[in-house]
Amino acid sequence: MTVIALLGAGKIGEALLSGLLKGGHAPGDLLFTERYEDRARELETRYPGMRAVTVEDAAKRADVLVVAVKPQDIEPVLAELVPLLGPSSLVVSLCAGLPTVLYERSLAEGVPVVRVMPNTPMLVGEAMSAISPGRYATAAHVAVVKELLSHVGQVVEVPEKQQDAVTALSGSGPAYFFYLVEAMIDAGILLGLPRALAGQLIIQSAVGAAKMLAEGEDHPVLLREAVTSPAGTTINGIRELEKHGVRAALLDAIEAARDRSVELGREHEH
Ligand SMILES: NC(=O)C1=CN([C@@H]2O[C@H](COP(=O)(O)OP(=O)(O)OC[C@H]3O[C@@H](n4cnc5c(N)ncnc54)[C@H](O)[C@@H]3O)[C@@H](O)[C@H]2O)C=CC1
Ligand SMILES: O=C(O)[C@@H]1CCC=N1
Repeated sequence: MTVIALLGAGKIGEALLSGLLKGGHAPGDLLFTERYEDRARELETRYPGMRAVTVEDAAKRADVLVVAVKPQDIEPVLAELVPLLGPSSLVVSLCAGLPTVLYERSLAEGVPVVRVMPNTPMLVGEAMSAISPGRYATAAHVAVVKELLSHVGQVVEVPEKQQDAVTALSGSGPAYFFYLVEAMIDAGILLGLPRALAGQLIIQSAVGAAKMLAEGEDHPVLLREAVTSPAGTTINGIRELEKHGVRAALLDAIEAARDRSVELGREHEH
């Protein structure tokens, strides 16, 4: 089985490890490094068999090294990796904004790097991951990464220049859905419903709507129109959404997230 070492086991790292375990990956073939001792122990307890290791061990034993630290923390990780990696290694970066060329400039000549933008629904095997090979990554490297990620959700390959947009759409996207759900549950409270009931009503509506979309029932516009009866209730709500510029707010929000991804990449240009 492919041995995977995660460098930085925070939120997205844990989502990947947990998703791979659920997908049948042996815990002994999942290694991780972690800056904080407490966090390392927490994960070892939560996922018996999985072990925190040193970066040297990770580089020696793993077929794939997955970098999952914050983009701001990348420099020390690269410095540690420089003496440990060569062209037979495979580096996968999950870091928002960081281009493959950043790794290629720092690491030894020929180290293959694949940039990936996943999202947290990986925890439940429903990730959307977009992958882009760097200069030294071959079709075989891409195939390894695709296979790995296919155990935790869907995978698409995109040109690297689209990764900042992808980050804003599917990387951050779950947060925007959670935000909408949170606001809609609050609306239930405003209307006097108990929180648990409001939560059940909205979450199941979200699951049902997502399933209709995922199963390709129809275009989202037609699905919305089917809910919107003439002189009915829904159109009154839609008028308010339009009045408050919700569509424009979403366009601006996603554009701002894209811009931040570009900026994170630029912060590491020397
Ligand atoms: N959270 C999300 O939904 C997504 C995050 N990402 C990317 O994943 C990366 C991690 O994000 P999160 O998991 O949200 O952040 P996080 O802060 O939860 O996790 C980062 C982890 O790396 C550890 N760390 C930092 N430096 C280290 C080092 N030198 N050696 C070992 N461990 C180290 C930290 O202690 C922390 O546990 C970021 O680059 C982010 O852009 C990508 C897609 C989605
Ligand atoms: O907010 C962030 O920077 C990360 C990248 C995409 C989702 N979470």
